[in-house]
Amino acid sequence: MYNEKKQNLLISVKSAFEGISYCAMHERNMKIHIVAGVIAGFLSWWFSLDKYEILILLVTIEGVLVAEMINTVVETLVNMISPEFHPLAKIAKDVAAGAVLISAMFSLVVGYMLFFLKL
Ligand SMILES: Nc1ncnc2c1ncn2[C@@H]1O[C@H](COP(=O)(O)OP(=O)(O)OP(=O)(O)O)[C@@H](O)[C@H]1O
Repeated sequence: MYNEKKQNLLISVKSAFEGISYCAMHERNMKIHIVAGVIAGFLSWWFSLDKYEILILLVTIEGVLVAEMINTVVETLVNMISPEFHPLAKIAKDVAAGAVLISAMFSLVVGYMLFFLKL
């Protein structure tokens, strides 16, 4: 019983990594977000950000990546359920894309405040 649970947990973690890897390999925007995150990480070292600034940066990067992944979930489900045009499918996809846009715009503000204002 215990071993079965442990195996289920391992399978769940493996599936989660497959989901992350799918997004990173197939979603163009996800690749852009990852590159931006790596650049922000390098800049945080370059500008010697303090602990709290790094924390804000990490939360911001995490927000953008998670928003992009949820957008991929919505797109995939809509494509499966409603491959033909449907007004509700449009709302679902547009709202999910809007969530990514909001998180990306806020990340630009965070980047501006953490890096540009220090120049
Ligand atoms: N089945 C559908 N019914 C109605 N509108 C749709 C449908 N599929 C896509 N759309 C509209 O087209 C837009 C673009 O959809 P698409 O599936 O190409 O997503 P995308 O934003 O290009 O995805 P990606 O993030 O991969 O670039 C959606 O935001 C939505 O407005």
